[in-house]
Amino acid sequence: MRKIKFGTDGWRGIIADDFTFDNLRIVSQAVADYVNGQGAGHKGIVVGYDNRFLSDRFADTVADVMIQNGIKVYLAGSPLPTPVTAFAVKVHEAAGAVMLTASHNPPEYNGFKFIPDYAGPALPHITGAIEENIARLQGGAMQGRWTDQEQAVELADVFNTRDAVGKATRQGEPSVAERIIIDPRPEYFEHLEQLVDMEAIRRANLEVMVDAMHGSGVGYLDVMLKKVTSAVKQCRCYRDPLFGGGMPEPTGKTLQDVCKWIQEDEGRLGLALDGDADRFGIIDSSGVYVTPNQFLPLLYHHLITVKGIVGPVTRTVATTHMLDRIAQQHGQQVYETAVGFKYIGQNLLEKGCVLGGEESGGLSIKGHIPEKDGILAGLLAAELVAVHGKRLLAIAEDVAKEYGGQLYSERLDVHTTSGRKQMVLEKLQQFNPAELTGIPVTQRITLDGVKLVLDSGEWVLVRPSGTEPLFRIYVESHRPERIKELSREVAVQIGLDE
Ligand SMILES: O=P(O)(O)OC[C@H]1O[C@H](O)[C@H](O)[C@@H](O)[C@@H]1O
Repeated sequence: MRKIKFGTDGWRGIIADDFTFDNLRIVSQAVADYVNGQGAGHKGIVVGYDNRFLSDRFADTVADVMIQNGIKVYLAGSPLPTPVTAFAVKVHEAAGAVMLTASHNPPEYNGFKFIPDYAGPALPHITGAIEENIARLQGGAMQGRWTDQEQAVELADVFNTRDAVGKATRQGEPSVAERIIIDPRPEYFEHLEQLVDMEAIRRANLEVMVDAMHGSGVGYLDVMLKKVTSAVKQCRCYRDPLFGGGMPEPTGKTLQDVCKWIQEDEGRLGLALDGDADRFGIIDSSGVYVTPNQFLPLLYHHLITVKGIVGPVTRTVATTHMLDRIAQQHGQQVYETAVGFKYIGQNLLEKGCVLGGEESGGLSIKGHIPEKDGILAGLLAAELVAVHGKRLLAIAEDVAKEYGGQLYSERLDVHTTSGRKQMVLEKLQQFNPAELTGIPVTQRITLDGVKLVLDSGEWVLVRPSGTEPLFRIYVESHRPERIKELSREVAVQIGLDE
């Protein structure tokens, strides 16, 4: 048995290799033990799933295990975006949710996210406790803590769950806990309508293309926009568990159809979602991809100056410092975190931040759940275009002028072998130069990997990805030609240059 671990955002695995029904029962049992251990079992658990191969069947299995453990289940009646599953936790005042999704990973993957009662991604102390339960179920005997017989009994309980519940349901006998089929969409729509100026979008009658990338965002962003504008075009808005042969990750490269439509038909905006609709992708009316690092400052500026929502901001170490400049000008604080929306969500809840965002395409705002939401992000992008009456990158130029000039940022993903990874990690620990390309280093931040801030305000960050077998090098500078220079220098110094 391979060790089951939660990464940056939940447990992910290849279907039928490590993501099997048996392993899923073990992980579900571990969550049930955690929830019951907290004395929260009576509140019930929401179970949601995306559009992937077998996701609905996996959800059914999770539901069976919960019910067998006396935990009521609010089971989604159809595929849900991750933020909607999280929102349903609030609606039902549940103990948490399980979301079956591998987000933007390739089609052969599936995954398991646990969302606690605060409706955001689980923090490490929670996933740590669940992992301990998993280890107990998976390997107690191997570590000599259990007898083989004790472990066999416990695992048999886990694996027999399905039959026990199946029989009870078939014979119409009441089970200890109920299974309630839910549709959180109406309440979720109502909630978003409070956060977004839908009236402004209606007045602008924007021509928008929505690309759901075959994910579980189908029927959300497109439907909400259709309520207020007659000019919504749909792209990849139907289920395909193979994602048309690609990966459901919205980037400049994967959104070419939207770019083409905008250029040929003079569309005003392209809005895309990843496989479970928690990430966003935006194309502006010139057919150019707007990076999250470009969009987040626009949104922060808009929240403060147009919507009057003033307060601190939170971003990951890998996200643009343009947010810092805006915060500074408005006398607000910036909370920097390690990569992972769980940390951003925590600051949204505990520090009163009005915006939390990250470079990889996640954001949420004050008044919403502390979970990244691509549907909300898309609607806010439409609001921005409608209210400012300009294309997004033109607004970005205005905003940059107001806050000290443009910043350019880039991320480089470098694949490694497992042997080389160790060597790079060791070099990274020692990576503490006094200068980079002749410019003094003024700050070394080690929240996640190593980030060096230079005297010029430029910065570089190197960290191992928590979701893919690679290192990420991030660079930000006020001069685009410096990006290559800086990333090359860093790659050479830590042995990632081959
Ligand atoms: O850079 P990685 O560790 O691969 O993480 C990339 C992203 O993974 C998941 O999607 C998390 O929810 C994000 O918060 C994170 O930014």
